[in-house]
Amino acid sequence: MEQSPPPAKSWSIHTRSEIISKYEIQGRVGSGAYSDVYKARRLSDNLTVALKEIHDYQSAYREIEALQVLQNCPNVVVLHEYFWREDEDAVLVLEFLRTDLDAVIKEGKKRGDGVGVGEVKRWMVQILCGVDACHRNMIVHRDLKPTNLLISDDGVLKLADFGQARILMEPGFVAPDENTQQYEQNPLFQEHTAPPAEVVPEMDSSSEGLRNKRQGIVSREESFREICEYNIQDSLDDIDKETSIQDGDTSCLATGTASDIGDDTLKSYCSYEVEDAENERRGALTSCVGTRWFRAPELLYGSTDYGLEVDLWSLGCIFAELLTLAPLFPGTSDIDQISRIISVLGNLTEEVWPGCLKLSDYGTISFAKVENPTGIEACLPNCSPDEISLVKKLVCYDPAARATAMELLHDEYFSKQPLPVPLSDLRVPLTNSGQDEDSPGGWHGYNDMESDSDFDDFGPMSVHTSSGGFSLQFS
Ligand SMILES: Nc1ncnc2c1ncn2[C@@H]1O[C@H](COP(=O)(O)OP(=O)(O)OP(=O)(O)O)[C@@H](O)[C@H]1O
Repeated sequence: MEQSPPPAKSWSIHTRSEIISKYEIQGRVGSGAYSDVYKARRLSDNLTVALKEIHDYQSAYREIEALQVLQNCPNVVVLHEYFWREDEDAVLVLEFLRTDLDAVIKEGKKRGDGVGVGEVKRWMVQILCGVDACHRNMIVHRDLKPTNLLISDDGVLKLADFGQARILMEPGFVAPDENTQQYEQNPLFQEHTAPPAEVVPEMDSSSEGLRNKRQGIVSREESFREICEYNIQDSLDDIDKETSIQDGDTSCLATGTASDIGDDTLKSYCSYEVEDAENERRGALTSCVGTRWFRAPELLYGSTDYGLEVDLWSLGCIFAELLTLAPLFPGTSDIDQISRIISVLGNLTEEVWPGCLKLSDYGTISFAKVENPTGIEACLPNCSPDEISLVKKLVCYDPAARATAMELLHDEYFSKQPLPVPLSDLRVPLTNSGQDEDSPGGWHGYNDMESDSDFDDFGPMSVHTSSGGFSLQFS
């Protein structure tokens, strides 16, 4: 029997009556791999909001799920409501945040005087509070980077873009941590633990797709329960394969089998949803997440049973960038990414990371021995021993050895002079890191330097075939 074509998707927020009856859309402010983001005015009270139109089911599902759990965290972007209709893109109504940490770094560089130590500490404390909230709820963000750390006009930094987030346990689970109370009472952190007025959730979403075409206002709890109960299998069938990421931004290491060698061997790409869907069915995770420069070694080596620690590696890269105003590991391909890490930390061996031999791509790629790794110190010139020590606690091979966000919040670095400055002393850039309506998609420096192949611009290599697959040797 001939199959009827799938229903056409709207792709345009401007045609959605349920949205334009409540919001005046003022223009596009950004776009990402899966989304377009618009600035809008809520007609009922003139509040400026961001409308994030997400073109990918799974990404929307994850973002809504994670943001609902984290709704009361002052360092996570506020989700006011969302619109979910079958065969339409999801639209999230988020608090509008004009700038981000990438702009802070760029502006510090442009001014020439960098970012002051007290400012660096205040930004870091806010990031750590946001990440700690995620991790206490067993949410792994999986795409932490400066452009996903948005900043309000009054200097409050908020984690955003939860499209790749996963909840690793039951939602609502809060890790018992006796330190929590202590940290919430610590005057050092109090400035940003008081929820801003806007945090009051207003979850009047019309979530039609999730409620079988019934329309109406649903409570937070109800909508969350429904979104959790929605059959993931059905959802995966709905995924629009057209939107699979195939750019270098999320490209993964080629996991080799001998048959790959013939045609497209060295053209590494990853159909994110397909791999992810498969992994989800098996209860495993995909290694194809995050932006390469911030991606943890376990992901680069193809792990599918990683944990919250992948965010901690990203944090270390972000902190290093905040301190030096330059990316720590700006890899041009996944192989180049690993190569840069190895040149700093040395080769990946059982000695530095017991269990690394089990990583699925460990035997696939081998590197010549690096006799004299430079060490993190070399990447952090002009940084204090405390700053170097902080980065080292995060940027280390063994995920189990990385310090948690909570541990870092108690690091003496933050209680030493100069103390974190108050929010009002932070220099908040007037713009975001470059994107506007006229240059959609153009402000992610990270996306610009990607290549189709993981092996472009890379030195000599040799391919060895065996019955089990192939391995690549780089020199
Ligand atoms: N709440 C917000 N307020 C203002 N601008 C926002 C907001 N959320 C997102 N943006 C803008 O839209 C851009 C794209 O948003 P976002 O990163 O969330 O989308 P994405 O499709 O998940 O992106 P990526 O490709 O980085 O994963 C951001 O870089 C930012 O410029």
